[in-house]
Amino acid sequence: MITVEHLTKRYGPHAVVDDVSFRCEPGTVTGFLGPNGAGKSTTMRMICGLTPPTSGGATVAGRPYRQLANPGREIGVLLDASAQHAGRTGREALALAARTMGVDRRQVAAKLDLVGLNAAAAKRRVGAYSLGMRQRLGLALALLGDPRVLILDEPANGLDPEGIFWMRGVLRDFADRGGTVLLSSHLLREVEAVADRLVVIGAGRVVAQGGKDDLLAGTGTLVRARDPRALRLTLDRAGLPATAGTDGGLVVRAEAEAVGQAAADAGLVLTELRPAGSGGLEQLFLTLTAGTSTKEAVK
Ligand SMILES: Nc1ncnc2c1ncn2[C@@H]1O[C@H](COP(=O)(O)OP(=O)(O)OP(=O)(O)O)[C@@H](O)[C@H]1O
Repeated sequence: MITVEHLTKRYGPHAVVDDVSFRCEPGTVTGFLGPNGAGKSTTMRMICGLTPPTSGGATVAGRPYRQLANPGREIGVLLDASAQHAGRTGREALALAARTMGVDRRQVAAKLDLVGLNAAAAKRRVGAYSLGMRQRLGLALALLGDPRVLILDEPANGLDPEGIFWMRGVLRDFADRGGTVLLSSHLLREVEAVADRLVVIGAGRVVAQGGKDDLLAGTGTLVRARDPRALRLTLDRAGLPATAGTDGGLVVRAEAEAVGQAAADAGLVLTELRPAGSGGLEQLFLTLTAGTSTKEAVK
């Protein structure tokens, strides 16, 4: 179980994480989504005690991370696959972590095997690893203490398609055995395939959270008209702001009836009117985070 309550982080006057609250339950994979700079990594770092919050707090298995006596036994963390000591071999990195955590040394070979790093790879220095190999090693380290909770920041980054498919199986299996997973990723199809719940943030604030199926079912209405400009004007005037859909239509956060009525009142001919949820997670993401994308250059 992960509990995040009113977590806030300010750098100067700027709140990069702003009053964020959510829970991740045992037996579930929670997808943590947001545009670049939305505050996902900062939130995860605060949960793991690496960045002190300005206010609010987080617990893992009922306690703040820093109060866990042997954190690696409770929570497996993969925040930056490249943070490993480049001069150690993969096996050495795991052996050292096993000693620190008091884990049986035989687990080193077991976890190397689990993440698909063969004997030759395990003997190579981490500095010579590809990003995908580092991710596999990072996951082996996260799983080494057989924790009940996993926090993973972009774990599929750098993995090949087979690796992404494999990672999905590992995470699903972990959750199905009662584990709790918090997973950030920009690979929306992957998140859609593996997550049970979603937390979406934009500009540091939660813009939506809940069951994946519920969120996908309630993403508003996709509408298309013979005269798209007139449709947008009409929707604006009716107080139904629309965002551009991926397929050229407009997505409106309102019921189909309200959208249809506004169009009818303006005498517009609609060519499509349907729930936007069928556009999948990508459409949901674009709708929810429209206007919150962070442009680093203007900060
Ligand atoms: N130490 C810091 N000092 C100042 N600003 C910071 C610091 N760490 C992060 N930020 C800012 O906080 C914001 C959120 O960053 P964060 O890395 O949490 O976003 P993210 O959602 O993980 O983005 P991405 O998807 O690009 O990884 C960014 O604007 C970033 O520049």
